[in-house]
Amino acid sequence: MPCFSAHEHVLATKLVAFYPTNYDKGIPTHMATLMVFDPENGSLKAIMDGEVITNLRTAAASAVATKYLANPKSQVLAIIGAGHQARSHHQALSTLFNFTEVNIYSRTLESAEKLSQEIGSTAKACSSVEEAVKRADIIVTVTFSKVPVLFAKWVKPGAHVNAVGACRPDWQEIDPDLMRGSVLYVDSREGAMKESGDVILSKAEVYAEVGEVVNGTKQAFCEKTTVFKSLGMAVEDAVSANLVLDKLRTT
Ligand SMILES: NC(=O)C1=CN([C@@H]2O[C@H](COP(=O)(O)OP(=O)(O)OC[C@H]3O[C@@H](n4cnc5c(N)ncnc54)[C@H](OP(=O)(O)O)[C@@H]3O)[C@@H](O)[C@H]2O)C=CC1
Ligand SMILES: O=C([O-])C1=[NH+]CCC1
Repeated sequence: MPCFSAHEHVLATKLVAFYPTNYDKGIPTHMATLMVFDPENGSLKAIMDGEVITNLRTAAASAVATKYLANPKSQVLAIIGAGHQARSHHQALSTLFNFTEVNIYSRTLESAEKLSQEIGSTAKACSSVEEAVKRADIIVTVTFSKVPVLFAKWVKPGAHVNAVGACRPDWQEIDPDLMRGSVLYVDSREGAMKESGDVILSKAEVYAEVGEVVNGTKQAFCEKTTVFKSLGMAVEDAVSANLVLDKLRTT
């Protein structure tokens, strides 16, 4: 994932690959390395762990979407999936909302219980997606499922969904009825139309990129049911890498 941003004065690229079988070996399913170059002369400035940055910047992008698109009084969070992104999303969203309830569902109850214990007394491991999401104001789907796991009939009207998994054109995490019945936001329209099975297969109409909401050219319909379909963008990695280098310089 290469990126040059003249505005941020950064040139970087991330090599990222998905190894689903790593899961059973207890090592990350996403292997990523970030390389940062001097934009003036192309010389290598740094090689960084891309996994930590991927976890944090993906959750940060969802947090920005959630800040604009969720009910500001949201109290109940549901997380579907209990891996790396589940943890970083809980961390990022907790900086914006005081959750009184965090409901977690995962493929195995064991993973959901482990995350629930890490979070503490507000968290609960659930035995179905329906149980986890039915009271939720904000829902995060962070699984590697290839078929829908979250269905419209379980989602409270007005809830906000961050749909983070299913990053291939033939994979889905979200029920097509929910995709079509919500106001749909994406990180990149171009990326969503090429890479998101949730968007392509449901034929749901993209209303806006989150950036268009942030810059005020498109509306944030936070009283309606909203879906933010995230695929990840190279600029998120490049800007994050720059933040890491800035921090290094000043410490
Ligand atoms: N949009 C973006 O920018 C990015 C998206 N991603 C995507 O986010 C997703 C999560 O990534 P990450 O957290 O690193 O992955 P992990 O491998 O760390 O965790 C995945 C979790 O999903 C759970 N899971 C798998 N299938 C199901 C299912 N059918 N129902 C419920 N839970 C399920 C697993 O369950 P269990 O532990 O119970 O077995 C596991 O806890 C992936 O699809 C990944 O490609 C990743 C990086 C960036
Ligand atoms: O942006 C990213 O790094 C990824 N998106 C989907 C899997 C990894």
